[in-house]
Amino acid sequence: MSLVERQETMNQDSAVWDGGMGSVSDYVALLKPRVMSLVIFTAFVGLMLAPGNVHPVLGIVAILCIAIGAGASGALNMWYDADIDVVMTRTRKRPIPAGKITPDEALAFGITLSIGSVLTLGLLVNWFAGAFLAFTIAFYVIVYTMWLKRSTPQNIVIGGAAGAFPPMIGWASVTGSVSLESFVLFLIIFMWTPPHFWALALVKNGDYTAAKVPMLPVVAGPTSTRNHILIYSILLAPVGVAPYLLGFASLFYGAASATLGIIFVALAADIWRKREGDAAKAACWRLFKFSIFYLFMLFALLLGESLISGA
Ligand code: HEM
Ligand SMILES: CC(C)=CCC/C(C)=C/CC/C(C)=C/COP(=O)(O)OP(=O)(O)O
Repeated sequence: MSLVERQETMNQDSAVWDGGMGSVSDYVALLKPRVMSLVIFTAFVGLMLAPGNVHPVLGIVAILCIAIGAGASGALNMWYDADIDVVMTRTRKRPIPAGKITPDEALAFGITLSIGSVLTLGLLVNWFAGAFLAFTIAFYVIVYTMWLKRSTPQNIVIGGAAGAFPPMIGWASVTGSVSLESFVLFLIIFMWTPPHFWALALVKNGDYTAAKVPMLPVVAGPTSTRNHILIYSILLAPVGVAPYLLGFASLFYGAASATLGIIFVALAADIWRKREGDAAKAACWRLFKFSIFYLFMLFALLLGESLISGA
């Protein structure tokens, strides 16, 4: 089906649309605010860690642009995924499947905010950061959402790069370039994304099967997914310590990130061991929730150290 045909079908499918304009809270929901809050925080840490000084106003502009660009990509993701979001219990209350906002409105909103955030970042901060933001939005919307998500169980491994770029964009907003340090920040999120997501996908397996999305638990089964979660967690733990190993974080960060990494692996091993019933589900939820705490803590520690050393 061509994109135009798809769009027409989606508009007809929105027969449940209540006829009014979506409310402000519906538009805010289109930006996936809770997920994006951590994305924005990692971008902020990238900006704060970068060497050199950016004028505080430009720093705020950069973070706002990254936040709006990230939200816009969420809106475009919801526009494209409306047909599967309506099938999945976790997502069916989103503004498009719930009939609060039409696909056309979401598309226009997402495109407008994407263009606005990229141009503002490019014009006011620097064009390298602006182009990086445009690339990241395109990666999430076109490469992950439109292409990989529905075609391969490795969707989130490759597509996860989109969620890992924001600290590099924050860094680039200050320096106009990339560096080993900013690449390490990318690598932490890149290695973190698969266990973060597969822990949830193991529990929500039925949703993805119903929506015919080839997530790893659907295609390869729960045993293979548990193995994958454990392997990625074991790889993630040393990557989390890399800022210390490479000399841009203190021994305190090294010890804290190693401890958090060991807990991460222990929780992944717990998923690997507990395979049946409520205990298996509880183990998945524990790792999913801890994954968010883990990433937040690593970046918060890095931020704290940069503030102390800059004071
Ligand atoms: C391809 C990569 C990723 C996938 C497939 C993924 C998937 C998910 C899913 C399905 C949820 C469930 C809850 C919801 O829909 O709100 C979720 C929650 C969450 N994700 Fe991810 N995620 C990815 C990357 C990231 C990244 C890069 C971050 C931040 C750096 C992140 C942060 C969060 C947070 C904070 C939540 C909890 C939201 C809440 O409080 O409900 N995720 N993720
Ligand atoms: C600056 C910029 C553009 C940042 C983008 C950040 C980004 C790509 C975050 C990915 C986060 C995420 C929730 C993916 C969800 O996958 P999904 O869409 O398959 O989840 P769903 O089933 O909940 O819709």
